[in-house]
Amino acid sequence: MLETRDLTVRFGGHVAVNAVSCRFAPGTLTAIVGPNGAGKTTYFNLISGQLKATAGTVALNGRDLSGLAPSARTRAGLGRAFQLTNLFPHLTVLENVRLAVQATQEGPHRRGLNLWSIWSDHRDLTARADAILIEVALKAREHDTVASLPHGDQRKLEVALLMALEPQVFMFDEPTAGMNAAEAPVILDLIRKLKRDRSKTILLVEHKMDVVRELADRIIVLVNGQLVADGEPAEVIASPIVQEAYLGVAKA
Ligand SMILES: Nc1ncnc2c1ncn2[C@@H]1O[C@H](COP(=O)(O)OP(=O)(O)OP(=O)(O)O)[C@@H](O)[C@H]1O
Repeated sequence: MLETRDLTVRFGGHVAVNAVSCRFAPGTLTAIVGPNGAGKTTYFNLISGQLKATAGTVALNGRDLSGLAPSARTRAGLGRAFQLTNLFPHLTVLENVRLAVQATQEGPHRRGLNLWSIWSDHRDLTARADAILIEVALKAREHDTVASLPHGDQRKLEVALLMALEPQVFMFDEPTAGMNAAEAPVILDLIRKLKRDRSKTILLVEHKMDVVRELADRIIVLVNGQLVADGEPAEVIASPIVQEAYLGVAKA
């Protein structure tokens, strides 16, 4: 369970995220919606540690992560998509995924010079990397260098690297932004697949209401940094606060 308690950040006099308390359970995809400037990305930054909170806490399975740097939060199980700086453009797709898989393994391949273990670990790593490449439909591209991939495939690879880290929480901030009509469905399909794993918690900041309607099990709404609605998608979308504040529908 991921939990934020009274999570708050102030920029000068402006409270961008204001005492947001919320719990996110495994097996649930929660969409975070709200008008421009409502604090959605800032809330993500506070959870992933890119930004330090003025007050409040972030905890995963009861462990307080508030004092940790982003990399330590990733190791603790918080995976944020499209924030990775570790794509190696001149290595192949397979090499990139293998390195990510390797980075998550504790121990065995670092056991010193045991040729049998090196060979068998190598086989395990390759098998795991293979499975991920099949999952994200990049197997046909495995020997291409990252630099030669079209933009949409690079985004897919970023999701693949995140999957290799096996986080408990997947955070997507407008995952299809800047994608063309052919690329966007591929990323959405990956998120759909992730949803099938009921042990994962998924958070999605998304402006496109058709995407939210289709993917979300729950919607929370931020307005002026405050959590103003939380519930079933149909109910939240129909609520006056969303109709007015988010969809810009005038009061009847
Ligand atoms: N580092 C910062 N310094 C000062 N103000 C900031 C900083 N980051 C965000 N803000 C302000 O905090 C508020 C929330 O911004 P944020 O980007 O989180 O909104 P958002 O809901 O993600 O918006 P959008 O939907 O447009 O992406 C805005 O008023 C923004 O200008």
